Amino acid sequence: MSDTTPETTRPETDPAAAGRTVRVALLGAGNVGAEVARTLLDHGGEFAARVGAPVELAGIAVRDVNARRTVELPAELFTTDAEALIDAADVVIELTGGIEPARSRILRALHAGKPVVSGNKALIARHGRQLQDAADAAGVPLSYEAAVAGAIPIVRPMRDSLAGDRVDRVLGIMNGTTNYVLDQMDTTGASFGDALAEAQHLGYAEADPTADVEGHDAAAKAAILASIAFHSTFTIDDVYCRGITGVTAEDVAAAREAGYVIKLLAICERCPGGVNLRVVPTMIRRDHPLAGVHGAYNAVFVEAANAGSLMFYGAGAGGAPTASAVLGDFVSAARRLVLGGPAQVAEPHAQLPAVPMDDVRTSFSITLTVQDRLGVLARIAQVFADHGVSILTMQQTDHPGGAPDLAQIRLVTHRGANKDLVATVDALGELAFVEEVAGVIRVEHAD
Ligand SMILES: NC(=O)c1ccc[n+]([C@@H]2O[C@H](COP(=O)([O-])OP(=O)(O)OC[C@H]3O[C@@H](n4cnc5c(N)ncnc54)[C@H](O)[C@@H]3O)[C@@H](O)[C@H]2O)c1
Ligand SMILES: N[C@@H](CCO)C(=O)O
Ligand code: NA
Repeated sequence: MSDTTPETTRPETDPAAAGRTVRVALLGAGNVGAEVARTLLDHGGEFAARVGAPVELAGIAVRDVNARRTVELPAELFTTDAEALIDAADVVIELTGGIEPARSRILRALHAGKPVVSGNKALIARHGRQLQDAADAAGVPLSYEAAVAGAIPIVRPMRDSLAGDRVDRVLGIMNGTTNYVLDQMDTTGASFGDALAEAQHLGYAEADPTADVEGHDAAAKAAILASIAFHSTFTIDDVYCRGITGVTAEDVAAAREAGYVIKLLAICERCPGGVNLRVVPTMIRRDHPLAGVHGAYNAVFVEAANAGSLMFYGAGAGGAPTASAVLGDFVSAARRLVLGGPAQVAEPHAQLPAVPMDDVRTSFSITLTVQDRLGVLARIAQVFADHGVSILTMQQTDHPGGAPDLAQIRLVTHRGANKDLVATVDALGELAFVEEVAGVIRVEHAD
C-alpha cells in the first residue's frame, strides 16, 4: 500500500459508526508476518476505512521476543503467549508455518468463532478439511490466499469467480525457487548446482531448499488448489511428486533445441475416474504462455469449460507480496465481522477421487545412447510397439562425445498410459546395445 494511496472514507462506513474495534492477533513475525504488521501499523486509517471499523494490531506472538527482525516493530506488541493473544482478539492471522502448534492455535480461534487467515500451505495441504469443517461449524471464514502462489489472487478467483464453470485442468508454476533454477539453466546454460546456489544467494531458496527442489512445496499448493477447483478433498499425499534434482543441463539444452522448455509444473486434471494431481518436470512448447514465466515468478494456467484458458501471473513468494494476499483476506474477513452475515461454506460436494499415476495418459521424451549398428532402430521401435506406445518423433544424431561406434536417439511419444511408458523405458534399458537411457521427461501437448 503506497503512501500516495488516496484516503476514501465514506460517511456510511465511518469506523466510529460501527461501534467496535477489530483486534488482530498476529502469530509469527518472520518474512511475511513482519510485513503484515508493518503495513497494518503504517496504514491503520486506510484499513479502518476499508473494514468499516478501527483496526488494532493487538499483539504479535513469537518464540523469542528479543530476536532480531528485518522490520522494526514496537517491542510492546510482542508476546510468547499465543493462546492469550488469540483469546483476546477478533481475527487471527497465522504466519508461523509448520503443523503444530499452528493447527491447535487455528482450531482454538475457530472454535471460539474467530475468523482465521493463514499462509500455511504445509498445514492446509494436510489438515485443510479438518480446519474448514471447524470454520464451517462456527460459521466463520478460514482464508488462505497466501498459501497458493503468494501474491497471485487464485484461491478466491477459483472459489468465487469460477464457481459457475467447470474447471478441467490447472497447470501451475507454483514454486519460485525451482522456476528460477530451471530458467537460469535454460537462459544461461548454468548447471543445476550453480543455479541453485545463485537462488540461495538471492534469497529465493530456503537455507535447506529440499521442499523446493523435491517438489513438496508445489505439491502442497497443488493439493490445496485442486480441492477448490474440483470441489473435492485432496491432501499432499494424493500428489505424485518428482523434483528437479535429476534435470541436467543436457536435458534443458535438448528441450530447447526441440522447441520446448522444461518447467516444474503442478498439473491437476480431470481424467476418467477422478482427478490426477502431479508435480513433475515437464517439457512445454516455447509458445505456451507458461514458457514465458521467468525468474522466480509464479503463474497458474486454468482451463475451464466456458471460460476457456485463463492465466494468473505474479510474485509467488517474498514478504511484501505474500503480505498483500494475507491482508486482502484480512480485510474481507474483518469487513464481514463488522457488517455481519454468514461465512461462505465451502462444501466439497463432488468428492472426486485422486487417480493414481499408472493410468494417466501422458507423453515422454527419451534420449538413448546406442551402439550404431544394423537393426538397432528396428529393435527399439519394436519395444515401443510391444508396450502399446506410439512414437511421435524420432531423431538420430552422432554421439555428442564423438564416439564413432555410438549414436544418440531422441524420441517423443504420443500419449500413452504412464505405466506403459515407464515399462517401455525399463525395457529399453535392458537392451544389450543400449548404453544409456537418459533425459526421460514428460511432455505436455505432444499430440
Ligand atoms: N515467505 C514466503 O514467501 C511465503 C509465501 C507464501 C506462504 N508463506 C507461508 O507463510 C508462513 C510464514 O512464512 P515466513 O516466510 O514468514 O516464515 P519465517 O520462518 O520467516 O517466519 C516464521 C515466524 O514464526 C515464528 N514462529 C515459528 N513457530 C512459532 C511458534 N510456535 N510460536 C510463535 N511463533 C513461532 C518464528 O519465530 C518466525 O518469526 C509459512 O506458513 C509459509 O509457508 C510464505
Ligand atoms: N520457497 C517458496 C516460497 C513460497 O511458497 C518458493 O520458492 O516459491
Ligand atoms: Na495466492
